[in-house]
Amino acid sequence: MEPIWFFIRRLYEFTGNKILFNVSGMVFVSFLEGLGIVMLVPMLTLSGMSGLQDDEVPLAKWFGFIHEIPAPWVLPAILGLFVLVVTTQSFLKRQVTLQNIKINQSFDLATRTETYRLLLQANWDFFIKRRKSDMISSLTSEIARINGGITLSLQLLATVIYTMIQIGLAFWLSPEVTAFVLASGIVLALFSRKFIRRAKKLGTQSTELARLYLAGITDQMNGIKDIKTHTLEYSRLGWMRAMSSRVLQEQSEFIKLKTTTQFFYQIASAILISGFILLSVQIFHTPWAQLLLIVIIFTRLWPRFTGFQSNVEQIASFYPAYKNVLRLQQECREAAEFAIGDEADHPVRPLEVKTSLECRDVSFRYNRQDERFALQNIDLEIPANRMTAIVGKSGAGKSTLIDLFMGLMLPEVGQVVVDGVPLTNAHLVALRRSISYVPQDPFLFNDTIRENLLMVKPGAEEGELWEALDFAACSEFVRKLPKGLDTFIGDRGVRLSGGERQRLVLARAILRKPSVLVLDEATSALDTENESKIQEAIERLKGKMTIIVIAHRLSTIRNADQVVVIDQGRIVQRGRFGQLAKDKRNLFSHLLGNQSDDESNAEGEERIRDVRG
Ligand SMILES: Nc1ncnc2c1ncn2[C@@H]1O[C@H](COP(=O)(O)OP(=O)(O)OP(=O)(O)O)[C@@H](O)[C@H]1O
Repeated sequence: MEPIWFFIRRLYEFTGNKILFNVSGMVFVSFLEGLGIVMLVPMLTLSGMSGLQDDEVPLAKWFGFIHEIPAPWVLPAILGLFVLVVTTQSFLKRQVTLQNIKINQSFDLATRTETYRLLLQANWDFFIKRRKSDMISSLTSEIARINGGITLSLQLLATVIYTMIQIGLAFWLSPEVTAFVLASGIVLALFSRKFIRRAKKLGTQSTELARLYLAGITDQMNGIKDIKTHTLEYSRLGWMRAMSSRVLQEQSEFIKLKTTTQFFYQIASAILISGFILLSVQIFHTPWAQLLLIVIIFTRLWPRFTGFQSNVEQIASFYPAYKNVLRLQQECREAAEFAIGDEADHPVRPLEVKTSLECRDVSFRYNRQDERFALQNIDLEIPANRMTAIVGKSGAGKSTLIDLFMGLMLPEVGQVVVDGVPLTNAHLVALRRSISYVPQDPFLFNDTIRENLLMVKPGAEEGELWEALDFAACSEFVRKLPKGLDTFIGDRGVRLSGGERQRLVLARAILRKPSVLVLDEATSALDTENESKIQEAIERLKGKMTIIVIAHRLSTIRNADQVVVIDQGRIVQRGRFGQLAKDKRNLFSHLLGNQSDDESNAEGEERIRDVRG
């Protein structure tokens, strides 16, 4: 139960004495609730209404003052006192409930932000090795379960304290009967351990199922276009039906378990109370006023046991959520690459690459167990303010290489060096702030064009936005949109064409005025006209920033200052485009040759001939 204790300790650290104060409040409220009912018996007895004598009634001497009250006022006074106790109790209960909600909400907020902060601090390797939907599940439903579990734990604590008080009171009134009730409670608690184990097991199964469901539905929503085009609707519906049936079955199992324990407890309670009355009347000859009081105590004490059992079962079923979130937090801590500091106090300035980015004898594997290296013995200098193109077959290691330059992953062997200084976690934020990266599959947020641009440079002026859009050949299509910059572009920019999305991401990259611009297949979705516009714009950037381009379409990199050819994780050629194209036997020429075969249109042929000179 360590993960549960961990979060309870966190709650105490987070709220301090506030939580103790509230638990005491909960205990006091329950005490008043019990008192309201328990005191009615002796008071009504003393008022002479029940026909019993004072000495037959427990607690009678506490209420001796009733004899001082004039007869016509006795009943109104007793009932008035009862109303006062209930009113105080209800008022306090409301205050405690409101305070509990406040504590819960702020703890929920703290747990969410803490978990998300840790997640954001984790390195890239952490993300590529995990299922994203599992992290989503932890950040959504599992944290909600933890919070539900915390509420239940606090209730449980208050119940335990209150039950102790009641047990003490009951002992004072009748040690035999209380001992009998307690012994029965302990026997039942031992018996019900098996129900708690079962609840924990069901909780683990349903958490795993919830994760599978989320993973499946996320995949399908991401691939909805494929589902439609391959007419996979029927099979996906089958998946949903099967999954939902499993979820429902789990729920029924849990409800079955709960009702079974309730069933046992109710039967046990009927048997116990009957046996107890029989014993009291026939063997102990207990006076009926005392019997009545004890029955009241019993009927109040017993539901505490059942409530306790049901709370413990519920908390046990939440256990996997505690475990998963705690594990996620621990793994994130282990994978932390930097700490998200308070920007206001420690602003991190982007680093300006002045001389070069280098890889010195770098080797890298995604998995240390793999024999194959994704990159091996890479020695490469990328001069500042020049354009370097990286080419190679699919899977050669191009993206891995730029991920290492961006500090997304650290080399297993060797160093990445920026302006002569080895890259460590200490400069990571500054380096990343200096880089704008345009990936193969550009990502846009479900917001307006303006917000998508401002995300990277909050406070940028209108003129700057249009300048960036002009650069990326976007202004024309943005102006034509009904709301211009304020047009919503949908989920991942779905309301734009692939080329428009790509150009917009490029505009966003440029808006930041980076020191290093990394383009990973960034113009692959563009038509020839827009591609050449962007080519020209990139040409104009030459000399102003360091540009690294990964290109499959080799005609786009003919003006690069250096071309690096990678094959199976190694650099096999390096030089200027024309120089590499001249040697007909090497890989670069082979790649060029393939493209001239692929590009069947005359323009493509023309371009290849052109670049080969
Ligand atoms: N997350 C990963 N886990 C394990 N192996 C990976 C991972 N990402 C890439 N690889 C492997 O590393 C090698 C290099 O991949 P990389 O993505 O760098 O190639 P690439 O040249 O960029 O390919 P492409 O042009 O198709 O994008 C490949 O063999 C690939 O299978």
